[in-house]
Amino acid sequence: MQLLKDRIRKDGKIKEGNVLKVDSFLNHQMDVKLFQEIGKEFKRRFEDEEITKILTIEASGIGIACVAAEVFDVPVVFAKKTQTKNIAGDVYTTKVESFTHGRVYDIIVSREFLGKGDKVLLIDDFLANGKALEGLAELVKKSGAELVGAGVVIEKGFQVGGDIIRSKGIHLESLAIVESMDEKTGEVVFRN
Ligand SMILES: O=P(O)(O)OC[C@H]1O[C@H](OP(=O)(O)OP(=O)(O)O)[C@H](O)[C@@H]1O
Ligand SMILES: O=c1[nH]c(=O)c2nc[nH]c2[nH]1
Repeated sequence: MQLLKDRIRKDGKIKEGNVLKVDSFLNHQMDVKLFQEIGKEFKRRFEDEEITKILTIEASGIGIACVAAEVFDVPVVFAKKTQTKNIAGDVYTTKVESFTHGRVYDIIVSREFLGKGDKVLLIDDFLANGKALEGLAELVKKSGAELVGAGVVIEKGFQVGGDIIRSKGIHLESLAIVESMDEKTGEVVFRN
């Protein structure tokens, strides 16, 4: 998606530890007009699929998933990283190691909002080591719903997540795949 690649080149900052900082438009301050274009692009890429629900994970996936959900005209559910009293008990749960927090979370989704008959599209802002998408796919499996595919805004292609998700046979669409990035020069190279 050229608009997105141009924006990453213009406003992205490369930090140590394989971190691409895009918090001026994607995952802290959010450019909702860009999100709308991203939502339409996901819709175009999953045009032939029947989707009844979008599933994401807090925190950074939520904004983008909400805008995409409006384009798909389906509800969005997010997996929570912290236990809360009001949904304790009837939940699907699995473990996810957070890329930026450096710790493992027991993520949870209420059984009320995911189950047999749902056709689920996973949406997230980043794909790095694949832990978040693997965790979400596991929740879908536990729920008996059907996993239709996964859409991510930025895949860091030099990390293992993309290969892991594709090797599981999951239909993965990444709107920008970063092949390499250089902390010293600030250069970002995209796949294709
Ligand atoms: O492919 P992975 O290695 O799982 O990396 C991708 C995940 O990392 C980030 O979440 P993180 O928990 O780091 O931060 P957040 O709370 O801001 O979403 C991002 O939002 C993705 O969910
Ligand atoms: O802002 C972010 N930049 C990244 O490089 C990244 N990888 C996973 N999650 C991420 N979030």
